[in-house]
Amino acid sequence: MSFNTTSPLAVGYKNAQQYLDIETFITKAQETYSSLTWIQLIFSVIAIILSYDQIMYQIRKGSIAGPRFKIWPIIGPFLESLDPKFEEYKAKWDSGELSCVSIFHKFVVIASSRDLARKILASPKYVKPCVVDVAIKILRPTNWVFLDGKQHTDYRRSLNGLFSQKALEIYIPVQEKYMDIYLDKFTKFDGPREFFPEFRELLCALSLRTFCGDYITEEQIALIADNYYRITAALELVNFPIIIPYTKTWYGKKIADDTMKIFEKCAAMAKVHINEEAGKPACVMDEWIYLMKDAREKHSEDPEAKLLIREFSNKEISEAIFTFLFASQDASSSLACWLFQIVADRPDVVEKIREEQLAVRNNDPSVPLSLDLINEMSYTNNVVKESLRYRPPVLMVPYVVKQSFPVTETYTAPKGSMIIPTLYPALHDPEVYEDPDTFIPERWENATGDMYKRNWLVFGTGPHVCLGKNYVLMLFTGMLGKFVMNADLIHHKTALSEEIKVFATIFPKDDLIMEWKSRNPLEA
Ligand code: HEM
Repeated sequence: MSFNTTSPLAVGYKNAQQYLDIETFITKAQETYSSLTWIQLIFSVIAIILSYDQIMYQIRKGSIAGPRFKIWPIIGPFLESLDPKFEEYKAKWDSGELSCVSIFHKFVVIASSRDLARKILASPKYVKPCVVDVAIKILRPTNWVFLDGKQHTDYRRSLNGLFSQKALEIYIPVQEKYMDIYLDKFTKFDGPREFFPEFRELLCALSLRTFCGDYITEEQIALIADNYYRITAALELVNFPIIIPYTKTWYGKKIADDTMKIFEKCAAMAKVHINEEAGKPACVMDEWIYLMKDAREKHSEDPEAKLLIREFSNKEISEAIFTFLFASQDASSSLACWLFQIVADRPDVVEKIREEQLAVRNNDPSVPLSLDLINEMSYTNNVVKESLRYRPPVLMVPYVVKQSFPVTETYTAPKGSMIIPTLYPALHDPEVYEDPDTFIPERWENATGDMYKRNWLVFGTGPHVCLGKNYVLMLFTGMLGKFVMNADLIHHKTALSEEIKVFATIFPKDDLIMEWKSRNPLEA
């Protein structure tokens, strides 16, 4: 709205000066009025947005635990989410079996009891895994991990054979070769050092050799191991919608693309080895191509037979293998850090592991690893299981609600909200695991149903349960036995050793300072 200064309001003033004064007054009034209107307008809009934000929060929150109001309007606890703290998570889980937070427009429901966590993970009708927006760009939208429902189940059926007991046995020789190389490297270090980066490199090398065998070169492994952290760093909760060159997300995507290109070439070489040279499978890629060939042959013998595996292109194989690396790298490095820290601090555990390792090898430490040998290492296996329970690498798994989800009789999670089943509380449930905050491998000797079944959520449950769960237990049991038998592990404790740092998974806050010394396994 504006005043018209030549309007009849100006008529009748006796002289020009008077006329000028009035004009100045009117201009000023006009400015004040129009600026007042804008300020009022802006304030009104802000008030409406803030009220809407608070009202929506109240409606979605319903009766579950959570801050009474959204304390930081709009952004919610966004700043805290940039630097997540284990103690803050724990306080949230303890606040109620269902609690909530709201960050920007995202409403997040957190389920902390065992039964609710299981219910959510096993409800594909209502939920599907939730990934941060940038993950779709980094892993590519065509990647199988983004499939849902039947398409996902069908795809997974083809992958299950890659982690069967029979397949796991095939991967052991290449894994043992690299365990020996790293054992030698670790025991030759000069004095103590941070083992967090060392374990990340070890796990990356072990995974890449298991997945790609000898098709991948040492230089390619070094390139991926050195740069993988850029992928984890790129996966922030909120990212800029487009990828700007030389930012974190740009580097993350570049490393992912370069890695997938390497995998594609490896898949082509594996196809030649299995299909044209009739070679034996020695790694995951070989096994995959072998299973495809086997299915083809069976199908040509009996066209009526139902195909369990279809043909996969090199690009599809490279994308899937990348998801294996992606899913395993952080979680396995986390397990390695806690497992070796805890064992190094417990001479009683070390003694029992060494005793068992010699016993299963009939006192001959040079006996190579095999699936049968690993299956005999029950105490060493219990140490790995207890480490996974005591310090579960994955604390929680974010899912998104596809349609309104009646989580309890009194609470329905709204469509579009994020729902996060937490795994840690079930694994520290005092009713199932006596003295849950103490590391007791012996508890697994007479494990009861719930310890294994209902509370054992380390690898999730339901249609998305971890594909690598048997692989992890086999690899770590064999590796822990070998390393403890052949080296003295010295942990240089600090005030932060027992504190938990959250970096995608969990790690000791001081990055684990250790020293390894070679030992004669036959020495008492
Ligand atoms: C200590 C190591 C590991 C831990 C604690 C772990 C834990 C998990 C958890 C909690 C999930 C989510 C399950 C759910 O939503 O119910 C998961 C999914 C998955 N994990 Fe693991 N994992 C580990 C290592 C591995 C390894 C070594 C591989 C591959 C060789 C792997 C492959 C996968 C895949 C592909 C998925 C997604 C499955 C799907 O969506 O169908 N993980 N893992």
